[in-house]
Amino acid sequence: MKLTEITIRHLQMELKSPFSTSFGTLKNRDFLLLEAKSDDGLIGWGESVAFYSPWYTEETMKTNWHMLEDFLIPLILNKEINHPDEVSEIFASIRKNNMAKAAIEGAVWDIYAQQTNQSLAQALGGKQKRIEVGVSIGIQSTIEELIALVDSYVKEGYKRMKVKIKPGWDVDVIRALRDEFPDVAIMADANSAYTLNDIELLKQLDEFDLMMIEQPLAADDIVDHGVLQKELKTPICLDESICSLEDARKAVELGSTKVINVKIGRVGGLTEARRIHDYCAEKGLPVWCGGMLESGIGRAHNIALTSLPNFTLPGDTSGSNRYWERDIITPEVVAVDGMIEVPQTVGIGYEIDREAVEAFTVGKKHYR
Ligand SMILES: O=C(O)CCC(=O)C1=CC=C[C@@H](O)[C@@H]1C(=O)O
Ligand SMILES: [Mg+2]
Repeated sequence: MKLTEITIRHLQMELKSPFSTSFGTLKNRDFLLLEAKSDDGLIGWGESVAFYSPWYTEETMKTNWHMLEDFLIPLILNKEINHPDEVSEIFASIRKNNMAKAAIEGAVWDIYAQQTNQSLAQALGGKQKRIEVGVSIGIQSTIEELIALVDSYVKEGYKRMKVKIKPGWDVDVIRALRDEFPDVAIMADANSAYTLNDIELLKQLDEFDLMMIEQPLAADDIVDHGVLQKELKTPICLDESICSLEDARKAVELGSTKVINVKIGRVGGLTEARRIHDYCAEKGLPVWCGGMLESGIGRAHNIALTSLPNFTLPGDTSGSNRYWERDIITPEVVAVDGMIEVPQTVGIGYEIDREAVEAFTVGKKHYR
């Protein structure tokens, strides 16, 4: 296939409720959608998960647009692509900028699935027909509010509760949750809010039988996490630190992580995400699919990826209705009792609601 046309859109969608982490609060989700057309007339969609501000990683919506327009699109337009795995080779001369790369690669995987008459999940080799999902819950104003939220998600059947922690909102919060929900699967995500000076505090979390603690230390660290893991019973899960298979290999060899949160955008696309999945399966480490407050298109890609066999822990891809009044796909993603059906129809398995896409578009540009 060849990509003959690409459209980039800046979408802005209001979150149903603001999302707070150790680094800030998000009310609106600004992101890029990429629509690619192939020489045989098929259309594939990709989503860049970069945020408006560089608080999760260094990439932003605008740096992604710059990378796409000035470097990535010129490299790929009208280039013969036999398989989506070749996209990362075409982009090999460009360092990092993984979320920008993943947006194009996702659209290529979508077109490839259509060309080969398979669902995206099947094209990736995924076999699971239903996937287990949990929720990621931001920092709340009070512990009571957090407990009420967790209670509602437990009642909806979500399979695990991930709660954000930061200094001052950690041990007491987790203790209160554990007291209230003795049998619920709970994990904590620190988004790099601690250092090795906090070892004694982090050790206190061992008491609460957490499934794991996600990214307690620096976003670019894989060494200190190994030091910390030796002191903790609770498994460490790396998120921000893992941007490639090589990062995963080094972290695993150093004993810095026992679980990996795989995010398609953070690692540069579905091909690299699958490689990390395969490597972890070989090493006996479970993986799960992280979320980036995606629209339905990113969500569909996450669901397809999660159908691979070593995604054995519930992911962050909960139903569309947790985030949006109206999503940009039909049907929307629905979680029933913490399970999502993996679409078996050709491509991503959801229709694009073009009217909704237009309604949320605040800027766009065509490339050919
Ligand atoms: O519900 C989701 O999509 C997951 C949200 C979530 O936990 C995260 C989204 C974006 C950045 C981070 O704060 C974070 C994470 O670290 O996993
Ligand atoms: Mg995280």
